[in-house]
Amino acid sequence: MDTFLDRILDTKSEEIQHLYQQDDLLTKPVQHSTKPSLYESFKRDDQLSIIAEIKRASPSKGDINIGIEPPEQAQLYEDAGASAISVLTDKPYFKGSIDDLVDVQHNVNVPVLCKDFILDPIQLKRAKQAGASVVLLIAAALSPERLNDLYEQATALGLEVLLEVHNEAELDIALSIGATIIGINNRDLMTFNVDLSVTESLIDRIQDPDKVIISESGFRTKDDAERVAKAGADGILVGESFMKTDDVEGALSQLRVPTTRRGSS
Ligand SMILES: O=C(O)c1ccccc1NCC(=O)[C@H](O)[C@H](O)COP(=O)(O)O
Repeated sequence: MDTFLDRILDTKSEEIQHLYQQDDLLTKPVQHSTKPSLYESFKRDDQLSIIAEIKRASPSKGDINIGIEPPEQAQLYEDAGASAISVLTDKPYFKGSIDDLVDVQHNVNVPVLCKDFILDPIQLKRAKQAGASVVLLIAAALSPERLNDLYEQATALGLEVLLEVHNEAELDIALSIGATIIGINNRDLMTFNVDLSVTESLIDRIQDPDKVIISESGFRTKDDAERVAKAGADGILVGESFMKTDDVEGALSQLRVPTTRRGSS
């Protein structure tokens, strides 16, 4: 039986065909990003770095905050201390758009992540042209060969890659590719179940202290943040709880807990 992720990926394949019909995507030169490196800024931080997400809606929750103005929300995030902004650019399932990313990256100075289901190099080019400095690659959505190929093409375009995993097999692939920024998604993309223990159990397999590890999904409270910081995460990615609050600064600052360097006791 098809999972929801399979449905999303089918829709993406159709979208990719349309992208190949856009002349400007194929011919326009890519822009040089002026944003700082996500890897460097997360490594320097001794508190949990936060990627704050623009997320209007989602497959698991339906509408979350439909009326949001992405550039204003991103500015609020940056002012509150977010170290990077994630923009969901998928339209059918998350009600986002690539124009949201264009607007956001004009308004902030921190790295901007293009959060989409990237299956093809043309999506990397579109993200770069829109002004993204980081792209998401999801191990569950790609064969290991395709993942490696897209990883290399993204890097060649000057994009940083957040390589997302959810289980040991995917993590081993990410490590064999040499990914430097690894996202551990606490949300199972097949069932939508969210469990922070996914981060706690996978992080022990990452021995290299030079990796940046980002725990994704399901963060609401200071206790949640402390749990993954204690496990050794460098950062967290937060969407829904920031999109629903009237107090972005309070919600964000309570999650900026001290990190625990991996390898120290
Ligand atoms: O959020 C979903 O329902 C979802 C469903 C299928 C694929 C991906 C999905 N979310 C993408 C994300 O990874 C989250 O937007 C991100 O980690 C933030 O999560 P949260 O703080 O729980 O909104």
